[in-house]
Amino acid sequence: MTQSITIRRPDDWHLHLRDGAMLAGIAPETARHFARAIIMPNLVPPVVTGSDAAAYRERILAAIPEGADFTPLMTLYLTEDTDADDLAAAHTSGLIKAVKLYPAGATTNSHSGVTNFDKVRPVLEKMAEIGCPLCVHGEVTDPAVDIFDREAVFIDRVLDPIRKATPDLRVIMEHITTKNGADYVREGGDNIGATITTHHLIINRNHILVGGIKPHYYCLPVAKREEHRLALRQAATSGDASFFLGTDSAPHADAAKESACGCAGCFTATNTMSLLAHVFEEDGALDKLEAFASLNGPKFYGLPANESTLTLTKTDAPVDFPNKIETGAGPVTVFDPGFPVFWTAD
Ligand SMILES: NC(=O)N[C@@H](CC(=O)O)C(=O)O
Ligand SMILES: [Zn+2]
Ligand SMILES: [Zn+2]
Repeated sequence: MTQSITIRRPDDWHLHLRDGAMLAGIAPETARHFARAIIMPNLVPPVVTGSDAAAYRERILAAIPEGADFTPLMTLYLTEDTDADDLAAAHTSGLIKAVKLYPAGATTNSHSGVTNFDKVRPVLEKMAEIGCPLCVHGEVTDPAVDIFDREAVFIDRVLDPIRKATPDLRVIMEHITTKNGADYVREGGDNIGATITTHHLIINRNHILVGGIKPHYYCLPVAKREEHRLALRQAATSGDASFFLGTDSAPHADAAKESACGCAGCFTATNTMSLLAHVFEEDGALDKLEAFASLNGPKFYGLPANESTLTLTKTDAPVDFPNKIETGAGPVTVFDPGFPVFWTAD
């Protein structure tokens, strides 16, 4: 008997679509399965104003294949110079759904981010007042802090103080990678949620470093010890409404990954839904996949779940995903889970 499961169409609550030839090459990979995605604003230069977001949205819509039902949900990149009134106008009009906080220097294209968190306090207060959520890249950049501890330290030094000072601010801790992050969000009440990526459910730090360095598994926050991966699996498959899918699919051309100073980011848009079916089946939690991928995110953002559906079907033979997506900006390697996957998505 063929095993299949039909869920409401999923959304991706953390996605990098880039721009130009890369955008054109990879946008169809997301639009195939996902109805909506929160579009990260870390372009060069970043998406800082409402008018930047409106223009970027048009470029995205132009890159979506004809007939695809996909809506980009735009965000602004928070800087120390962000204009609270421009932000509020962009949120009130419905143009943006969230604002993204990058600690300066924490990740790809984050140099325009925030160094002094006190400087953005008035903007955060405005966001709390108008109900605009803050998406957070949760890592400190203090060189004295070990890279594997940067998420846990961020919670204590930055995130918790911000939330105590502005308790009405709704916060999404993006791409959590630790048990500390999962526990903090689970116990944090209704105003905090977290996205979890597909790859952090699959790899731990050994996958990056054992048997030769694997640049395509390098992303930020970097994958941690196995106990943390297991804590993320538990959170994602629990059905807890605080946790939802944000793939953080982050394409870089292979030449930029396979380099002496390789870029951070895993590209999973192509096979994410099949991989999630595998992961949730392995944990005996296929009945929780819809909550994680299609229900909890819209609920947190105050949006309706999608009416259309996606069907995941178990196959007899492993699915043959492309190794690379060819784009005008060069080939992009698709995330390899390291095991055969027997699920298709349509
Ligand atoms: N996750 C990553 O490793 N990279 C992202 C940036 C980010 O989400 O931190 C990117 O834009 O490439
Ligand atoms: Zn990030
Ligand atoms: Zn990201």
